[in-house]
Amino acid sequence: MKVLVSDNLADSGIEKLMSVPEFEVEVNTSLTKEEFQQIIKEYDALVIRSATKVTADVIEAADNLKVIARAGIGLDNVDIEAASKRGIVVMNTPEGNVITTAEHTIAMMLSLSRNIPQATQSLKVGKWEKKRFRGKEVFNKVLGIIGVGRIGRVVADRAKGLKMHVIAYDPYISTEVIDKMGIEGVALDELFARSDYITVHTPMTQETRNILNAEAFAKMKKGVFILNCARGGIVNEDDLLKAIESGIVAGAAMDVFVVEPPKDHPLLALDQVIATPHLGASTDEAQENVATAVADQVIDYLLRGTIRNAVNAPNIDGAVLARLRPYLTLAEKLGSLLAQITRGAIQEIAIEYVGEVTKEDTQPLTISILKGLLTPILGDMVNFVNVPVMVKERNIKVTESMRTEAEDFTTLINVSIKTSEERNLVAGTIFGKKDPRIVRINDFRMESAMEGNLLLIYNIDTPGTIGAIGTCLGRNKINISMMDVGQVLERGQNIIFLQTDSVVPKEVVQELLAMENVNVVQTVKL
Ligand SMILES: NC(=O)c1ccc[n+]([C@@H]2O[C@H](COP(=O)([O-])OP(=O)(O)OC[C@H]3O[C@@H](n4cnc5c(N)ncnc54)[C@H](O)[C@@H]3O)[C@@H](O)[C@H]2O)c1
Ligand SMILES: O=C(O)[C@H](O)COP(=O)(O)O
Repeated sequence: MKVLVSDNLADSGIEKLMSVPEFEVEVNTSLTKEEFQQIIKEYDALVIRSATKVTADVIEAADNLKVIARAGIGLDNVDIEAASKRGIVVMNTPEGNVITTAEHTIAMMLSLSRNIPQATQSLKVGKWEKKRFRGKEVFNKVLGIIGVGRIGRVVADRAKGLKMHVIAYDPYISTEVIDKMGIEGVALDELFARSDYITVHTPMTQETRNILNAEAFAKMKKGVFILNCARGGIVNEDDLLKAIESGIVAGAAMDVFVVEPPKDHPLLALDQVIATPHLGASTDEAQENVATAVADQVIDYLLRGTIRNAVNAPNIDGAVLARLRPYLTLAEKLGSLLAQITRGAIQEIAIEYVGEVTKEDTQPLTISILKGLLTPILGDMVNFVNVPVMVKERNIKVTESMRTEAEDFTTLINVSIKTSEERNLVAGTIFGKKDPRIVRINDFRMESAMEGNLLLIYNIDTPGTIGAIGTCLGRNKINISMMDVGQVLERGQNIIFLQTDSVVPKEVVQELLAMENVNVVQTVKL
């Protein structure tokens, strides 16, 4: 398998990747866009940081790519939707640089308060400007944090150590969780009004782009300090410039920019602005952490199928995967069976997990059901990663429910479907430790294996019909390897569930259909 490392990755990560005999590792951090697009088709894995732009064009050309792995957090340089559509797992290493980035934020805050970069510069050109660089204490000041996820909460913790009063705005974190951090959760406008320092630690989203803009600056205390060690554009750069020039903002510390590197940005010409070239994650410790983590994740995925920290697929670890395997197989087969016996455009899928299976993480099982369902329709292009996108694109409503109390079987998965033409329900279980069985198709009960070429014949329950079906198949040289009969007694209906050694051709299906008492014949391949 070929692995391309296209950004600077710490040696420990590269060595780890190179130590895998199955891997051929190429490190090339100076590829042009054209070169990148040309060579990417050869690779199974791509390891990046923030410099490589993995656009839709690149992904389109990446015929063999299975995983894009980011040594670090931000994935705004990757077109995740395009990757998902091609079934490429996109993963990051969300923990490795959290402390480092939080420390950088604190370093920036103190540097800003005490004019350290400007004073250093002045001293180096032979000046001694004590009066010019008088600063401010952070002690007892209010720090407003926007976004208290992994980094924001470490910043909060360190700021409390500096005896600052920390307030935070994060609409996606409950008040109880914010309370537990020992900080005060507030509304955004209140944060603007009360803070002496405001720092942003959110991802870049539609909602957070320009969250600090002219309107926001107008609500702030005069003399506030602004910090951005998250993503360029969360703070509107032009509006920040005006807010500094008008005196609302006393100073700003910027680690990230809308365009990196920023070209002649007027902000950088201001004395009140200090800046670093996207150094938030750049410490020996963080780079070791993310490089070894990314190498481990790529190895685990390519060699063992274990998915960790993927943003477009559920996390499954090797041991859990092994335990879930029989359920995953059952789930996929149930989806596939349902797709093959149902006509019309799929509108709704309802999945019910009953008994033992509810102790497991059922999200991968739901994805397996959906994959099984869409594969007969869309073919091999459907996989574990892109199936949620495909389901969404087709506007299929998926609902899940659980019942812990088992009935006839210790585990049962019920899947029902509603299409433009009909409704169907199938249910399956596991026999022994790993044998998937179909136990119900609509009102018919059975206990049949789910494998190979299956023939489902719905007939009126009359003596001789089963014999006649056997004779017809025998005459056409089709061997029956398994047979099960499900009955709805009160309606005198049967379902004959046959497993055959070979595919039953259309002409034979027609022959069976022409038989008296046979109503429906369906062929299924599982
Ligand atoms: N400068 C660097 O080198 C560097 C290094 C690492 C991470 N980062 C960036 O730092 C940012 C934070 O990373 P993280 O790991 O803490 O992310 P995280 O996902 O752990 O936390 C982000 C938090 O932002 C909150 N949030 C989302 N939308 C919000 C909104 N509209 N208003 C308020 N809060 C909102 C979320 O609820 C979450 O708690 C990301 O943008 C990441 O890319 C930068
Ligand atoms: O998102 C991140 O992890 C940081 O922005 C670090 O980016 P880098 O790996 O390019 O330093």
